[in-house]
Amino acid sequence: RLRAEEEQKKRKLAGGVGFEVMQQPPVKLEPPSGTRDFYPDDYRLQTWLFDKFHAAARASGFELFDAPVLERQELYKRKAGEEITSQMYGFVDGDGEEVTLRPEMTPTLARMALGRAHSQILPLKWYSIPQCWRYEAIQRGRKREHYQWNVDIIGCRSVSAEVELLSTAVFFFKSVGITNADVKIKVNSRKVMGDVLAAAGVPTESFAPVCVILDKLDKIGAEAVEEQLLEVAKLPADVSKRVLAVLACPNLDALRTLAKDSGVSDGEGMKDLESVFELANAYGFGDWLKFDASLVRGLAYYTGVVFEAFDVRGELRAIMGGGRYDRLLSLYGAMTEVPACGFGFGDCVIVELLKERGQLPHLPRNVDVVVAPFSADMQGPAMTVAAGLRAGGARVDLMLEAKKKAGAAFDYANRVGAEYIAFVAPNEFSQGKVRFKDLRVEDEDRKQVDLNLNELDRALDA
Ligand SMILES: OCc1cccc(Br)n1
Repeated sequence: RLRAEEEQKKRKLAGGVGFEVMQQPPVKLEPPSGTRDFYPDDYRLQTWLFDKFHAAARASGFELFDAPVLERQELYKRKAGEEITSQMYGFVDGDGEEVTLRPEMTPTLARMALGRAHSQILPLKWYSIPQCWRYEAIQRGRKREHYQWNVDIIGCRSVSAEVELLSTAVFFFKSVGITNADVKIKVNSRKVMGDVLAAAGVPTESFAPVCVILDKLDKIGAEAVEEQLLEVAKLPADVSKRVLAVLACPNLDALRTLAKDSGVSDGEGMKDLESVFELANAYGFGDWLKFDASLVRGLAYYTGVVFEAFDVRGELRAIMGGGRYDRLLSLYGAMTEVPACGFGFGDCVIVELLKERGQLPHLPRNVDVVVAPFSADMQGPAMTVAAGLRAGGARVDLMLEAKKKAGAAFDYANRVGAEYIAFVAPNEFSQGKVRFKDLRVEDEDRKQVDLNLNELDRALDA
């Protein structure tokens, strides 16, 4: 009760009106479990982040696309034991369609590329910032939604596509003040492990489930992974050990040696990796990359290079992850294999990282001008002034009710972060004038400008 009274007093002081809410309101006021409201004060940060995503994608010539958050479940029916497909936020709709809130964007991108296959000129460089969903048991207390910046290139077989994606991610990191002292990007290729499995006679359909199991290594440890390789992926014991040995390689040379010992010629995987590091150096961000033979990523459809951005201090979950998925489009109906690669970049871990580094931007509420009618019968003229200022490009917050005291108008202007306040009073207005006060300076230095309305444009330019 005291807090409510305190809040009410603050609101009255600020010239605004609040309202009281029942102790037990008839509707729940918090958002559904695992989801977030973004109040205006929160959304200014989200807008700032998305603007950085847009700017980084635009700098590299990517085109923005979007699609419904609702998708058919068939798009995600992959039998590889992935968490993302086992946690679909799915339901059967009124038409009897099995649909779901999308758990990721890549399948939608593939569907859309195939939907216009005859008219698309490759390579496609598309990006989007979709909200993606998962249904997790509440006790996990984890989020059920996040916004994930997706950047993809469809139609380029060369690893220059992966390097372009990495360049776009590094561009973003630099744009928010993150350096390679804060974040590095692990790079690996699934091809080497794929070759080792093939050389050991493991059927290709085991490749994806094996990758999904290997991706759990950090979480469940080598023993449990080995057990799943044997029990779930049905790998022979010696092959399981060899696959884990691949993941334990400390560097590219060791991986090359092990590949040779496993009867795998110096295949594409090694060449891809060497090219990625060489091209990244040419691009100027080679010092952001780190080869990591244990990196697999958890999505079944990756077929080649995979990468993951992580915080160097190792305190946070992965910041971004991606890779090549050359077989997804043919899985959905392409007559030939269509090369593709992309990454997903969530909106949460990056904010945690920036917060931890004290690098979140200060984003106060602000407008250029508050227009304050001197009295109720000056509301119309105040609207005339607001329209004129807006036509001149100003962001104008028009007070919708005159305040009895000028002080309340100043309080309102301060609360909305106005740089100027324009009082619209009868006598000045009858002379075609409006009284502007510059709120960015202290009282004594305040220049009082009686502004002639027809000088408005010139003054705004000034
Ligand atoms: O990255 C896995 C994932 C998918 C959908 C929603 C959320 Br939160 N997390």
